[in-house]
Amino acid sequence: MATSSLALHNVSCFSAEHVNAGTPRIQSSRAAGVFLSVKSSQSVPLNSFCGLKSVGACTSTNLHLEGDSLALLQSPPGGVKDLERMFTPGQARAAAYKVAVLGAAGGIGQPLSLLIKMSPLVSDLHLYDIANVKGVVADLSHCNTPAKVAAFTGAGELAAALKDVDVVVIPAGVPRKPGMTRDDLFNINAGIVRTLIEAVADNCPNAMINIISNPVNSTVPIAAEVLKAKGVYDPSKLFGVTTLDVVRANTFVAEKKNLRLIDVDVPVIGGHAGITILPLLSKTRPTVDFTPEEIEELTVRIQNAGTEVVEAKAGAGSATLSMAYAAARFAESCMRALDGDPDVYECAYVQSEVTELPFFATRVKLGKKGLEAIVSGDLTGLTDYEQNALEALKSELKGSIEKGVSFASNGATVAV
Ligand SMILES: NC(=O)C1=CN([C@@H]2O[C@H](COP(=O)(O)OP(=O)(O)OC[C@H]3O[C@@H](n4cnc5c(N)ncnc54)[C@H](O)[C@@H]3O)[C@@H](O)[C@H]2O)C=CC1
Ligand SMILES: O=C([O-])CC(=O)C(=O)O
Repeated sequence: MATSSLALHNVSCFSAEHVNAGTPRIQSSRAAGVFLSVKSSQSVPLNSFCGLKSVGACTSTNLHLEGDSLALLQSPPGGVKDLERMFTPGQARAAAYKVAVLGAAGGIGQPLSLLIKMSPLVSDLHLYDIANVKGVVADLSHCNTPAKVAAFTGAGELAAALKDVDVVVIPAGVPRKPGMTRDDLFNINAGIVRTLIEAVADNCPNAMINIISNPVNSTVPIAAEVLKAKGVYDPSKLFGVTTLDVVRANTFVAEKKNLRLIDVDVPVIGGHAGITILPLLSKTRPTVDFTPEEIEELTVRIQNAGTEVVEAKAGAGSATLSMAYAAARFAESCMRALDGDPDVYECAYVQSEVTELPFFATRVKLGKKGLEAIVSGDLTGLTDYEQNALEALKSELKGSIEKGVSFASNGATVAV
């Protein structure tokens, strides 16, 4: 062991990626979790790498980063140098934030909870589901990472699960089967989200809310209406999680153009279903030239990537592992923003005025109070292809938003 490479000791670090996006220069958020290869031949003190360590446990001189080992992440433009800078002493954060996962025993909920448990920013992790959550907690609680995990089962324990939580992540609800659209999930998931958001409003009205449950294009407007009715709506705290679209766009573009995965950043705007998912390939960083055929092929693949997984799983559900990865990244970005990191940017589906639609996904800047700014510049200078696609998505997205708003206004309730 003393002479071998200590690959995959994890050092969870979630930091900013610098992205030149015209003027002003902006930065987009990096992904969740850094997996470092550490060569013991470089005199790494072994006790620095026993289990999860916050960033302060490492120094720039005792790390050797191997590019391939960072494949889970996007990288800062300075590559290894910037990564080393991130691991300098003094940047350690105390575990401070309470996170609740609602739907924690599900296909997304379980791996998502594991990834959140790995974050050094989390002090308490509350896992809520209508069933089977005790086993998940018993299992997860054996991991020697700082976050304390607790189980909450059924409606009677929902309030306790949410009390004073800082970030609520909601993957509760049914997933698609082949042949279904996300909108086909509306009848079941709309009621689930409404009931859960009512409890959020009552117990942690200041929390940052990350909604994963589909159809996101409708469940986020539902959540907004519920929060309004409770008198606690803060648009800067409500997010539809579209991070998976960005993760996929980055992956597919890197593969197609033979780029290092960790270098690629593609903003994805609009919503989270079919043609409402609009990758802005012209704004890919680093700058890349695409043929019209490549643009068409990549755009369609990114839009249909969820269906690709649904069909491959052949009735066993939809994307879970990649979604857990994407949601952990977004949740971590929320916590970094709460923690005062001034450079946290993510794409998310939020209340917005960048188009005539009341909700729209764009890059947003996250800060201590939630959404601090919308990066509206992404909508300027679009190619004709992107502009046409933007106009084409609006009527579908408008319909999904109105469907959510009208559901939330009609007053019916669903038991949890
Ligand atoms: N936003 C996105 O990019 C993505 C969204 N999704 C959506 O995430 C949702 C969950 O997907 P999976 O985890 O694969 O489904 P799953 O069926 O494996 O897990 C859902 C979990 O929610 C729980 N649940 C159901 N009703 C609940 C309630 N009232 N309160 C608390 N928990 C409840 C279930 O017991 C189950 O454990 C689906 O709606 C799916 O379409 C999936 C992938 C990507
Ligand atoms: O496709 C689905 O049903 C799940 C989802 O939202 C995705 O994978 O993007």
